[in-house]
This record gives sequence, C-alpha cells and structure tokens, in this order.
Amino acid sequence: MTVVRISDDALALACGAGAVAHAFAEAGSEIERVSSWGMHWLEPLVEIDGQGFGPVSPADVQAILAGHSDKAIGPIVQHPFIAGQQRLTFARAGRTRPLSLEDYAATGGWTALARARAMAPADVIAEVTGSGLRGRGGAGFPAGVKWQTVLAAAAPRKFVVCNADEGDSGTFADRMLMEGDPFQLIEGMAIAGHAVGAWQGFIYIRSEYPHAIAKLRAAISLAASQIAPFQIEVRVGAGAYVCGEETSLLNSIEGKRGEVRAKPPLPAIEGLFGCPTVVNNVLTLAAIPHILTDCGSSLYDSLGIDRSKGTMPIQLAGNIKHGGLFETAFGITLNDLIHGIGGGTASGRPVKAVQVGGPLGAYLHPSQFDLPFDYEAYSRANALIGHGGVVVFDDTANMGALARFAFQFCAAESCGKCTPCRIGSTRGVELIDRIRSGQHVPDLVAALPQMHNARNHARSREEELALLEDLCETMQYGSLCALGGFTPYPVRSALKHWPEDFA
Ligand SMILES: NC(=O)c1ccc[n+]([C@@H]2O[C@H](COP(=O)([O-])OP(=O)(O)OC[C@H]3O[C@@H](n4cnc5c(N)ncnc54)[C@H](O)[C@@H]3O)[C@@H](O)[C@H]2O)c1
Ligand SMILES: Cc1cc2nc3c(=O)[nH]c(=O)nc-3n(C[C@H](O)[C@H](O)[C@H](O)COP(=O)(O)O)c2cc1C
Ligand code: SF4
Repeated sequence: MTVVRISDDALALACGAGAVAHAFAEAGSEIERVSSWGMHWLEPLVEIDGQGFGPVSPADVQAILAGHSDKAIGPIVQHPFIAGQQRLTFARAGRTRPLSLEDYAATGGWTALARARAMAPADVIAEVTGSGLRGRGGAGFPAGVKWQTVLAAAAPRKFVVCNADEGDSGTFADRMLMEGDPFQLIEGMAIAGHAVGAWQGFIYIRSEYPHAIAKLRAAISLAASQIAPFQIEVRVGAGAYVCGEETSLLNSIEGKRGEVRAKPPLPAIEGLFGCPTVVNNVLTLAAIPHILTDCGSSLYDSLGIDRSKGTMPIQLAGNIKHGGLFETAFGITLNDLIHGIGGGTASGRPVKAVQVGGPLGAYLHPSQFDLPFDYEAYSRANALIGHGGVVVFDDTANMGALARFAFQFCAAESCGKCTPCRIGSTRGVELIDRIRSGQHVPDLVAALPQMHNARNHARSREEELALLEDLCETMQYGSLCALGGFTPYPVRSALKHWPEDFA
C-alpha cells in the first residue's frame, strides 16, 4: 500500500489538506500526518517514498499515484521554502501542540519571562533596544524606545495592547502565530508588562479569525498562573480596517466609534483610557521571548542588514506557485522570494508586479526585484515593507484598475475624520476613471472668467494627470493617519511603472 505523508499544520488544514488526505485515502493509500515540516504553505504538501509534491489539490491525486504528476518538488525538507528559512518567531509553530503547556515548557517556554522578572525593568528594555527589534505592524518603530517612553511616563495604571487586527491583504502571519504558538505571544506580553509596569493586557483581534480567538482564549486561561499577576483579555473587532490603526483600535476597545485620534499625544503617553500604553503587533511581542533568552539579544542584532535587524516572517501570496510563510533574516530580495522560493507565478505567466506592505504598499516593478528587504531601502524606493505581505500579480493584471482600487479601498475604509482621505479617495476614483476612459470633464475653475464658454475648457489628459498628482500630494501630507496618507503609494507606483495601463 502507498504511504502518503501529508502536512498537518493549521495553515495546511485550512487550505484543504483534509480534502487531499481524503482523496488519497479513497484511492487506497495509507495516510501519515506530518507536523515536523512546520507551518509553511498555503496549499498542502505530500511526500511519497521521499519524493515531495506541492501544491497539491484533490485533482492531482491520480496523476501523483500514477507517477506522471508535474507537481514533484524533490525531498520536502530540502526544498528552499523549508530548508531556506531562519525560524525564530515561528520556531515552534506547527511542530508543538499549540495548547500544550508541557510542549511549551519543554521547548524553552517561560524561561524568558522568569529571566526578565529577575531583572530591573530598565535592563529588560535595554536588551530589547539592543536587539534592534522594530515594530512588525508596519511602521518599524524601535520597540525598546516605545517601551522606554511608557516606563518613563508616571501613571497609576498602564496597559499593554497587542494589535492582532491584521487587516493587510495577503498577510496571515499573526493568525499563524496565534493559532500555532499562542503561549509565545502571551509570554511576550507578560514581559512587556513587567518592563513598563503594566498589569493588564488586551489582545485586539479581528472577528474573521475564529480559530485564533478560540486558541487565544484557551491559552490565556491555561497560562493564567504562569503570567500572574499579569492578566490578558481578548477583545474582538468588528471588521473595520481602520481599527488596526492604533488610536482607532484604542477607541474601539473603549467602546467608542473606531475613529482615529490625532497624535500627539502618543498612546505611549496617553493611550487606553488615557493611560500610558504599549501598542505592539503580534509579531513584535512574539519575538520578545527569543530576544530575552540568554544571548538572544545579540543573536537577533547579528541577523539582518543595516537598521533592519533580526528575522521577518514574510508572507507570499497572490499569484504564486508556492505561497505561504517564509521567515528569514532581513536582506532577502524579491527575486529570491518569488522565483527562488515561491517558484514563480501559479499561472505560469510572467510576473508583472508585486505589492509589498498591504493595500497601502507600492507596486514594485520587476526591475526593482533586487531591492533588499530592508525598511530604509524600501523607503528610499518609495515603497513599504509594512507587515511583510508580498502579493504577486502576473501580466494579465491591469495596474490602472489596481490604482483605482487603492482609492476605492480607501473610500470604503476611511473613518471619515479628515477631508483629504474622506473626499480625496472618492475624487481619486472618479479621476482615474476619467483618465482611463479619456472622457475629461469641463474644468470650471480654469474656465471661470469665461463661464459661458466652459465646454471649451475640458481638461486634457496631462491636466488630469497633474490633478492626480496634486490629489496624491494633498492626501499624503494632509491626512491624519496612514490610511489616507499612504494611499498614494500604490497609485503613484502603478502610474510610474505602467503608464500604458492608464490609457
Ligand atoms: N499590519 C497591518 O495589517 C497594517 C495595516 C495597515 C497599515 N499598516 C502599517 O501601519 C503603518 C503606519 O502605522 P502608524 O500610523 O501607527 O505609524 P507611526 O509611525 O505613527 O507609529 C508607529 C508606532 O510607533 C509609535 N511611536 C512613534 N513615535 C514614538 C515616540 N517618539 N515614542 C514612542 N512611540 C512612538 C506609535 O505610537 C506607533 O505605535 C504603515 O507603515 C503600514 O505599513 C499595517
Ligand atoms: C489604517 C491602518 C491600519 C493598521 N492596521 C494594523 C494592523 O492590523 N496590525 C498592526 O499591528 N498594525 C496596524 N497598523 C499600525 C498601528 O497603527 C501601529 O503602528 C502598530 O500596531 C504598532 O505596533 P508595532 O510597533 O509593533 O508595529 C495600522 C495602521 C494604519 C494607519
Ligand atoms: S486619513 Fe482617513 S482613516 Fe485616517 S483619520 Fe483621516 S479620514 Fe480617518
């Protein structure tokens, strides 16, 4: 009987590993579930007699068993997607039982918290600062500096808030961490609490993650005595992208409308219920236990390039053959990620564009694919690393339509507090429609002195494009938060590299 080994992690199961296993069993194979490959792929992997296949769907089963499948990828553990990773944050995920305190302790769990609690808060923060850890939510602000601000703020109550809203398109690392290794996040939050003098934490998580919510609730109750007197509560969002923005998120936890607050004051000074608050992303907090174990801080600092230190859990998605989570030190290029690791597009067509950093990130052109994954290098190229989402498009994508979508997304998700975003996004959709259709409206302002003759002053394409740049500038500099402020990134990059798609 053929023995089929199949990936058994939560991600693979969510992506249909169960259906693939069922199809092999129906075909008379014996199934062996494997967790040692860890959580990686967006589609299931199988291995038969040491030969790996992926991505596999139930439709591939007969060809694989008959020995003429084109999905063969060699031995799985040697595939670059698995062999090429440097896993710190995801060292356990997929390999241990997520809700087993025994597994967690046996793999070094709670040692960082014990060590941190034996240290003075300022020393803990010095180690976090020394590691070079920057916020993994997207802005890359140094975690240690944020914690120091909260520690220094004199107040009777302080909070630690974990941002698990994970709204960016093509991202799923927060979910995988919460489902695959929830104790690590809990330990990171308890360490943050000790470091800044907070005894209460909140995890704000999107309602679209029911499995992660259930895992977190169970894990918090199991770990209560380990982290006491620190306490954590889970709060579930209601599906607004803007509630991932930290001040909107704080309003939402407080039971208010999810609307952005002006900064300053920063949450680190005046955050939840007006108290000094650490707001950090799931991955930032989950990296802390590794950094706080012996030598972790210097090891972390030695990984990566320039000011981008440590590892980044990069999420490969969209039109890519092997999508999934790839944790590696900063510095890797898109060429390596997309072609070397991801195997090119799933469609087999050429890659046209890659959006890095979610819906507010720039579209990168293949000529930019040797850019190192590094906050500053991306910033110099007018692009974002964001939360590490990499979404691939093949040559059938229309970049004019995607630029329109950027404005449309902003219009749908805007909290409405400031004019450049609330009005600019809607006007942006109309403007792109006019540019793409070639139907330009009369420019009434330009025509004011001769109102009777306004129809003779329809804007030319060049004037519409100038207006688009004007709108982008207004949104970039005039918006209160990055939702309106960063929408110009996808728009400008699409126009710059693919002007033909705006014809
Ligand atoms: N993860 C996602 O799903 C997602 C979705 C949308 C946007 N984003 C990212 O959000 C980013 C923008 O976020 P932002 O508007 O919060 O960025 P920001 O630059 O205003 O702040 C980043 C963090 O640093 C803190 N901070 C800044 N200066 C500080 C100081 N002097 N002392 C202490 N703390 C300080 C802020 O309070 C915040 O927590 C974008 O880069 C984008 O990539 C992420
Ligand atoms: C519109 C918008 C949405 C955001 N969504 C998220 C999110 O889902 N998760 C996240 O961690 N940060 C998100 N951020 C960034 C947060 O405001 C904040 O910078 C982050 O939580 C700080 O944590 P970090 O320093 O660990 O990255 C968003 C920002 C904006 C402007
Ligand atoms: S930029 Fe948009 S989302 Fe941000 S505060 Fe202004 S209206 Fe709200």
